[in-house]
Amino acid sequence: MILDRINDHKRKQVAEDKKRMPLEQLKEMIEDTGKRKAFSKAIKTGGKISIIAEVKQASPSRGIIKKDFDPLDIAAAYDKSDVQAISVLTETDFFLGDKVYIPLVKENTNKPVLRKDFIIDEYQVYEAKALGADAILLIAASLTDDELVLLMNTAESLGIEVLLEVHDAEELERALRTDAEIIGINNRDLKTFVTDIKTTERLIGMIPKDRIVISESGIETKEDLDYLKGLGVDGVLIGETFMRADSIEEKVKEIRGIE
Ligand SMILES: O=C(O)c1ccccc1NCC(=O)[C@H](O)[C@H](O)COP(=O)(O)O
Repeated sequence: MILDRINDHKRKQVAEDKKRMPLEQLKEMIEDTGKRKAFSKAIKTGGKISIIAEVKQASPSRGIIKKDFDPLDIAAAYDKSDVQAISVLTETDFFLGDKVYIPLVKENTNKPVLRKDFIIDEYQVYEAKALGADAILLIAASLTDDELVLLMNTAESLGIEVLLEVHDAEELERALRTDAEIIGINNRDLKTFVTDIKTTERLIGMIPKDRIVISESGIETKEDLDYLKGLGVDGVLIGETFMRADSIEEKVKEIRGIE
């Protein structure tokens, strides 16, 4: 499966990164901004559905999505739009992301930033903090229960929030045994790459109301947003739809149903 390939590659990369910059040295680069919970505060609107808008150049399922990719322009467009947070892909080889996009994006917006990567090692959580991320993605399918707890505790100790992603009922049960406040239901089948937003409908009933629910992947239209809001999701994570738009600002308005 693609996730195994990406994670194997990631393990090698992290081993190289640790040689280049040992954890102790990385820790010295971390500044405590004192800022806590910026991500969950931003996406818990108490009313309208929130949007986490993604900076995504390419993907394993689509190849290059955006040819004239400029993370600064994208961040500026998201900053002006009615989106509540920004997800930045930092995975280099399958998504053409880059770690430096996080500080670049943060220079162009005060909106909270999620580090979207394949996090399998504590080192990457410290790295996310050093880069200035407000939150990280953890993928239940990539981690054992013990690993999940370890990475969540590390994130909490650094004041970073976690979006814990699941794809099916079994992963969701595992996620609900943790105290993850933000649960992401990914609508993409990682074996076939097919997205089906009904995945959110199938799983959301299992999630207690005190958790924040984000529906991820394959969201394209105002109708999709209305349908997901009707299911009770708090927010959506959208990448490709914005990356393919001629104007991100207009696309956000269209999806929001604003004339
Ligand atoms: O996007 C992919 O092809 C992909 C393949 C394998 C693992 C993860 C993948 N995507 C990561 C994401 O979850 C999406 O970037 C995110 O949910 C936004 O999805 P979309 O709006 O469909 O770009």
